[in-house]
Amino acid sequence: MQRHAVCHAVERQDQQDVERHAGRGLSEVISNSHARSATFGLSVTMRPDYGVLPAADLALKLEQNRALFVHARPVMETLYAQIVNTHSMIALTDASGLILHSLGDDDFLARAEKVALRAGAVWSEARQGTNAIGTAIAEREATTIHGDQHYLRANQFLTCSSVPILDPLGNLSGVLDVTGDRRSYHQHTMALAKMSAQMIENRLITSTCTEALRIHFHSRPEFIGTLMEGIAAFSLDGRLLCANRSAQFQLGLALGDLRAQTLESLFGASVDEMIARLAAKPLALGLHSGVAVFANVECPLRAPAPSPGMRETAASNLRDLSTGDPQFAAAIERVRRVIGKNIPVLIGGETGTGKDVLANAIHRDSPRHAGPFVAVNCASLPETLIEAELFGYTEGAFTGAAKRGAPGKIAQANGGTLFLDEIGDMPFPLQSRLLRVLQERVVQPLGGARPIPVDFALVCASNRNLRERVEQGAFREDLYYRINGLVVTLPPLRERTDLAVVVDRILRSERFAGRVVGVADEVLALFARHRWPGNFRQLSNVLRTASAMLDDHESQIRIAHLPQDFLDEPVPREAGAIRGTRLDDIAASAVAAALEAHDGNVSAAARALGVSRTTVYRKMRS
Ligand SMILES: Nc1ncnc2c1ncn2[C@@H]1O[C@H](COP(=O)(O)OP(=O)(O)OP(=O)(O)O)[C@@H](O)[C@H]1O
Repeated sequence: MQRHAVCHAVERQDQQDVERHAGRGLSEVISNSHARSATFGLSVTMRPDYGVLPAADLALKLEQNRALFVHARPVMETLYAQIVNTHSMIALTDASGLILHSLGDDDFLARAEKVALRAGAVWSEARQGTNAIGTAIAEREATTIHGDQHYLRANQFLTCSSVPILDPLGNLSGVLDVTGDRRSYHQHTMALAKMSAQMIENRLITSTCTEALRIHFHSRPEFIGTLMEGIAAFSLDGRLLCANRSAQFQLGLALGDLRAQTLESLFGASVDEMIARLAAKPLALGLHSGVAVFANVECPLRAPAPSPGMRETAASNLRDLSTGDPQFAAAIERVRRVIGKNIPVLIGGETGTGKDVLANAIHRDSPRHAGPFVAVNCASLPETLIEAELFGYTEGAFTGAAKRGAPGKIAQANGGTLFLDEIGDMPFPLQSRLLRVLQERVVQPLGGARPIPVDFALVCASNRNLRERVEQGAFREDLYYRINGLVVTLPPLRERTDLAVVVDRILRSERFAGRVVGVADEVLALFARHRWPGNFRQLSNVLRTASAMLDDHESQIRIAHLPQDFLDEPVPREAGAIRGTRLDDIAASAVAAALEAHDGNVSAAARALGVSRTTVYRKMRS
């Protein structure tokens, strides 16, 4: 009896909280959503659909929502730090309500797991009835759904606050959700979720409009650089590309109306005038409404060129590189553990497996990331040049030397990372000089100048077996032990289980056809059986050439688009021969072999082939 009364008191309190914080019109939102839930054929007492997407399909979805995921994850971690130990969790979904990523308190995650509130589950209204994620998507509004406002009884122990995340064009990109036990409802949760969603949107804008002229503005200069700042991006001919929520508010126009405006009509200055004043920070400007604002103007295309010695780096960090292959993910995890600990990393792997890309990512994630990344390919330089290139030389050190001498790559890497690619090809006499640099941390330029102290992180790569080179007497054993603090070997493409994700990512990032295209299932099946001697480099080339073969109206690469030399090359991956020569036969054969190798387990076979389960089922039926 007493327990009953307590429960009622909690529920009353819950209800009051919700009414107080969710604002007017809530009952209408809920009743509309309940009506929709009923039309989806759901009933209050039914057991919800707890199915989750298989890991390979989820990895593909993550890849498709990569920008959202990459920018949301750090924000989610910051948000989590605010709500830790409140029996709650944070979830990020795509525009359909599919949970891409979640994090939270262990105790609550365990309870949430029971109602499939976890990555791979879909929380649309159609699947779960009224719930904050699904209802926020349906209403395109920040939504709190509390306790028994959930349509399904199974979900009524939850309180959820969800905020839609819009992409720079104003389209729904996903939802950020904070869910907890309904007894732990807190009035600040929605405010925190809204701020976090805004942070993600701002990050999406700044990362998308990298080549645009961007204006960060506010009527109070101290608010520039904070969440309150307006961000508006313009093409270099002055057209508005996108504007964040604060910019829309300050400019007094919705995104659709802003698109008809130009830099000049909104800020009273042309692109050239803005660029001429790039250095003024903050810059005083007048809005079209007459309101005075302060602005920081950025125009990366007009920014100074990077300093020499600093190589162009691929814009990836370690997290970005991992796309679902367990072997590769394990290698990345091991690398992550030694980063910043003065342990040299030696990357092995066949040509084109991404050793250079990984070395770049290691640098980007290291505490020395603000320093230079200096790469030297030991195989591409003649022995006579590599010594000068690496160690530097003084004025007049040898005939033909530049008048003033040069510092050398090792000295240039000071404070950053030195990447010695193809180290197995380093000429033997130079190996002992390199060893001395690594031991003594000073470099002596040719020509006898004073030794220069150097401090850098060392990453080496080789596609040769260095152990064998040591045994053959071609590589110094002492140097070998000096450089192999951590050895990671990148898997060849033919062994990777995330081929579909990799292909999707390349097509999205490269836009070879001038737009994003896809790959037909039979092509993926063929890819899955290919040996890929050139690994990523070869895959990129094949996709580039195939994309060029597409007609304007075609959006999928089919076998007919693949380059002939690639089709001539196929070597079956597994021992089992391909049965038949028709493409369908080849695909069916690949599926049959994968099923056989995985004891008929469709999910495992789909993962191995890098295709969806549906594809495997289709091929089984055909
Ligand atoms: N994960 C990846 N996804 C897509 N493309 C990639 C990936 N990793 C590498 N690449 C691309 O593949 C090509 C080869 O990569 P990289 O130069 O890093 O390989 P490598 O192992 O160093 O090759 P090599 O031994 O021949 O020097 C590059 O164009 C790179 O951008």
